[in-house]
Amino acid sequence: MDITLAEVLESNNTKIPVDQNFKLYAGPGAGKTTFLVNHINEIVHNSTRLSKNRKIACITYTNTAVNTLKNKLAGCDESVEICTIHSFCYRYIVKPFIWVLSNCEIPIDKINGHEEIKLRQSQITEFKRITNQFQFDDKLLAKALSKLIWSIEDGKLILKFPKINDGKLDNYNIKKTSYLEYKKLYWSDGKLSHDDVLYFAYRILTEKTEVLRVIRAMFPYILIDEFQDTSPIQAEIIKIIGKIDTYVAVIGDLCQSIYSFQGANVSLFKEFNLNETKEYIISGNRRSTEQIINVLNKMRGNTDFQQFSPNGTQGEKPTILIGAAKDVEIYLNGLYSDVVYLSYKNTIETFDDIILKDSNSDRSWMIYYVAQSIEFAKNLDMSSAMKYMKQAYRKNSNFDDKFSLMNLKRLISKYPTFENTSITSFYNDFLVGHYDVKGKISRGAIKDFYDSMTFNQLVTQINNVDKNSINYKTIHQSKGDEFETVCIIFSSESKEKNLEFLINPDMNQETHRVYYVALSRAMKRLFINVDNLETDLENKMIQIGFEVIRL
Ligand SMILES: Nc1ncnc2c1ncn2[C@@H]1O[C@H](COP(=O)(O)OP(=O)(O)OP(=O)(O)O)[C@@H](O)[C@H]1O
Repeated sequence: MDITLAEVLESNNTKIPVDQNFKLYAGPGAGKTTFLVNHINEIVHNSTRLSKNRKIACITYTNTAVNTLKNKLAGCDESVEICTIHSFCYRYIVKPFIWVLSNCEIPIDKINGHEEIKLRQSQITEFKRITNQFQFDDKLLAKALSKLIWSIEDGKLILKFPKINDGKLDNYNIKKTSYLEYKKLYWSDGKLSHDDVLYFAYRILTEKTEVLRVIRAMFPYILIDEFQDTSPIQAEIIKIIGKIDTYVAVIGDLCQSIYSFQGANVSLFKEFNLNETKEYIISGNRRSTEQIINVLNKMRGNTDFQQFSPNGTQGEKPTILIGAAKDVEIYLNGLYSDVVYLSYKNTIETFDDIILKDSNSDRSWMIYYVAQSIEFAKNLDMSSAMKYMKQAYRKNSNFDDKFSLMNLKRLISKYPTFENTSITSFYNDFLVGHYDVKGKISRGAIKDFYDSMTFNQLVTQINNVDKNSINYKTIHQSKGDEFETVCIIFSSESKEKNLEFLINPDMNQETHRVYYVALSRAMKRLFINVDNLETDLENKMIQIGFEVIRL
């Protein structure tokens, strides 16, 4: 479809008809949340298609976004189901209907939710044995297999690696024929990954069209936010449902598609088209100052539309800070409270690296699951918190629900004491000595490693949890969020330190889109820290609208 034919909405408060399929292009800070809340209210008050059992499904990308919307829609929560695509598919398609599949590879009675899958050592050994692939290192193999995703090619469901090299270890490719064996290994325990939920949902909807009719009857409206990061299988599920009876709305921004490593494909948003899909644009940016929007527009170029500040909000010039990271931190923290530092990759090690480093994998898993449990409890998701606490102590056969709850209570009450201490202290002082956990971390490279990481830093490595109150985030973690003062930082080996994404922006490159997302998180002040910058680049930055300060 031709975007020049899209209708530009005057503001995010503009009302549009409720009974139609539509696609909304909305840039950063467009106020999609307000738009969604208004539109849902419009449907609730004007539609004749809702009833006690016929609701609006509002699908968002993260649990944080789900909670934000739930709070804002508190008055009409009986008419709306707000969830992520995975929980929507699990709750309404997989859990109630998986039994209809004639060939289902998973013991139905054992299924209990969906989670991030981590293979046990015995399962890795078993995988190598049954697939005859003894050449691989156990932990590297487990890490690689966890990247497998479900996709659809020529109408067929297939397992694949998002990047070809993801399945290559020491010059050997993991055998394609073994991909499904990996799934079957943990499926046999009744476990489902988030991605498997989509696989089973797609199968149910395509193999049993009766279910499709039920879902359409239950949800006459489906609204999906952040659709630029949808994957082929997600898009197919939505398209199948939206073919008739259900009105589908997809909302997104071509320039903020940043999840190709999870199988997202921006062209699915660009090309999404159901029956008579009406297109709209919101071009206002209510988050950032005009000075920041100018930089964003320079990057956006002629991708689709340019943004403007509806209130003409003025602020300081965005600034390039040239100097060592430590000096920049001292400088900024001296001027502003709550500066948020954003980087492409974690400036600290990822959890997978932790697992690879600690030869005592029971210990590293325990730390991981306990941290995850605590974070879920902090976000008041007690059922996930309990589930992960039990995972953490799965080697202790006496550790039941009661112990999970007691341990959670104990750790939450001590939270302020350990959130900023090292993992070593957290493990030695808060886990050892309780529920049969023995053996302090006392020496060696692993001690140095755990000494160098705080509990909060570890939490930033864990997917699925909200990362409030942490000042260092990856750009991916910051998606959908906003901060008064943002400083973008680069790791020492980053290829982007030459600021190519500003000098020659190309929104067809995902790296450039990731930096676009980073810049667009800033409300009032935007800084970029580089350790060095040649004079000609400095001049270019000034032309783009930056101030340059050498520290
Ligand atoms: N009509 C409005 N008037 C004033 N401020 C608004 C209005 N609508 C939204 N805002 C504010 O604009 C900011 C951006 O809104 P929101 O976070 O919903 O943007 P978004 O479209 O989700 O952006 P992104 O895609 O970058 O996450 C928020 O601070 C919000 O409170």
